[in-house]
Amino acid sequence: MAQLLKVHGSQNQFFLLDQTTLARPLSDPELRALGLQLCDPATGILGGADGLLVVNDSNNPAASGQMRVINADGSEASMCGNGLRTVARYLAEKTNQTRFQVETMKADLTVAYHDDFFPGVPGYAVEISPVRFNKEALPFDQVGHERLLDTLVPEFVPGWRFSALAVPNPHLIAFVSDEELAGPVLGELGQRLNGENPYFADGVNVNFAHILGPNELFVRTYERGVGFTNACGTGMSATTLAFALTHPDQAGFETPITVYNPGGMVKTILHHHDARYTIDLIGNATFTHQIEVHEAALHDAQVTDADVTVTETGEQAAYLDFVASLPQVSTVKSK
Ligand SMILES: N[C@H](CCC[C@H](N)C(=O)O)C(=O)O
Repeated sequence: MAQLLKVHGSQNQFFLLDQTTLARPLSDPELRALGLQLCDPATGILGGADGLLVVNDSNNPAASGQMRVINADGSEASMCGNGLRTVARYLAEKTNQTRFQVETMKADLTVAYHDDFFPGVPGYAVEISPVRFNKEALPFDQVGHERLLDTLVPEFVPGWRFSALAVPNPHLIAFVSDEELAGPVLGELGQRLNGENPYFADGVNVNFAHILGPNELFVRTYERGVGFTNACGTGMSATTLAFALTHPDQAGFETPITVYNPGGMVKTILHHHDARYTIDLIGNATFTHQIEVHEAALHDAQVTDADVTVTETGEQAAYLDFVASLPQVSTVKSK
């Protein structure tokens, strides 16, 4: 039998598969097919998920493991901030380490155990980098700018300003009112820029942020390859950097920035050293279910209720107590 975990960061939910426990790792087409089947609420177990996190041995001796990210639509992403916190916890407990590196598509990233975010809610901190702004990194085109930083882009929404950052996955960010945050524009723009469009050839994660006060935001995200999620770790991270760069009177570096989201809350700390930006993303790493499954069902992308033995960890109750402890800061509700 093989094991899967159901996990979340800010209720951005994933299945986690440690391929080092398999007799034979899945091929890339099998991983994509499994991601599609498992994540779809219509075909997956436990209501599906936003993505599949795949843990492998690392190719780099400096890293304790490798994380790959398969979106719900089967596409592979270069990074996942909420997911990396759960992979960090998984590898920390597996290798008995509190600070180490995880190999991701574009970089080995430092991850570290963090005090509980709330009683019964394990906390982890992960490095989000590399950060790039140029249009080649995202890539976006047809809007006549080399980079977008609080830039008017009528092609997206007339009269609105946008910022674009790759961390390294691509994010488009707008600072909006609470009404606009809860309104239809985010979904419309997210669908438009992730379908056939002349602007973002590879799609883009779209983040709307409402400024609550100094170093305090509410962020809602329409994710590339998924749609609306309760939270997007790289999106919240990119948004806090755009916040500090475009509203320097309200947000700064080397100080915690609190980011509320429909699934809960995380904190980020921005760094700028040697002309490089890095972002620490700090938040929960919750494991909700342990799943025993026949390895063949993974290879066949046929994981059904009949094939699995599911054990609840009991951690979700503590996480919901954490959410209940948060101030009600927006009209946007979790999905
Ligand atoms: N949908 C993203 C990948 C998942 C990122 C998100 N779940 C996070 O926590 O960063 C993309 O295609 O770039």
